[in-house]
Amino acid sequence: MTAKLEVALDAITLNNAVTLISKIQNDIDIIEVGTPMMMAYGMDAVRTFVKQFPQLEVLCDTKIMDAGAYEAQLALSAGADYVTLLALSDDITIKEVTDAAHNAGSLVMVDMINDRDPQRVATLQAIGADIVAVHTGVDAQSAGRTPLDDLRELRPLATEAQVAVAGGIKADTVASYLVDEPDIVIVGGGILNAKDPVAAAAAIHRQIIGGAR
Ligand SMILES: O=C([C@H](O)CO)[C@H](O)[C@H](O)COP(=O)(O)O
Repeated sequence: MTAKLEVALDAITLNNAVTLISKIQNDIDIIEVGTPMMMAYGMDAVRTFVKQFPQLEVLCDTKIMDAGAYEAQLALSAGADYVTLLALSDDITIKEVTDAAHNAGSLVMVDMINDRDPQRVATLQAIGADIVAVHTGVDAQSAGRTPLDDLRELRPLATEAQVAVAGGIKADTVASYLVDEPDIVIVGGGILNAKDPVAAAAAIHRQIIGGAR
């Protein structure tokens, strides 16, 4: 199966993001309204992408930690195909968000940022989480960390859930991640901050297609 490419729209204006997506839409599968963009524009950002790019999926990186059903519903009502929450959340919250997403015909991605406990993957799967995301945050990246070892360790444990990977992935490093066959590759700065974002998206997409399993 070919991995999906998700572009994370974090530090970019909504107008510039729409322009960028219109140029790279054939190279991506999922538009991520990044947490910073959600803070800046709220659910209008989700509505904008759902309306303007109906052929692509939209993920809202809500990073929910509590008040699961209520917060998930905000993004789901705006049309998000995926919502995210933190693996560190209470199991009750994980269940609430999962149920809310499934009732809306959407999926839930659980972000393992700062939580590498392998036992957690089994619990998340038992609750019904659709996707487990291995993630090295932007701040941790500045200390030289990458999600590569976490992906290698957690990939075999995800027997039911899909696996996503995020954290500083770029055109010249994506190949090393594809070895472990993630279902979703998430790229933010590797496209947005590239000298040529359109070329970077195309280069990453080419490698994903080339590495299809
Ligand atoms: O989720 C993210 C981060 O926590 C900021 O909200 C990023 O979208 C994610 O890390 C992908 O971005 P890059 O690491 O720049 O590829």
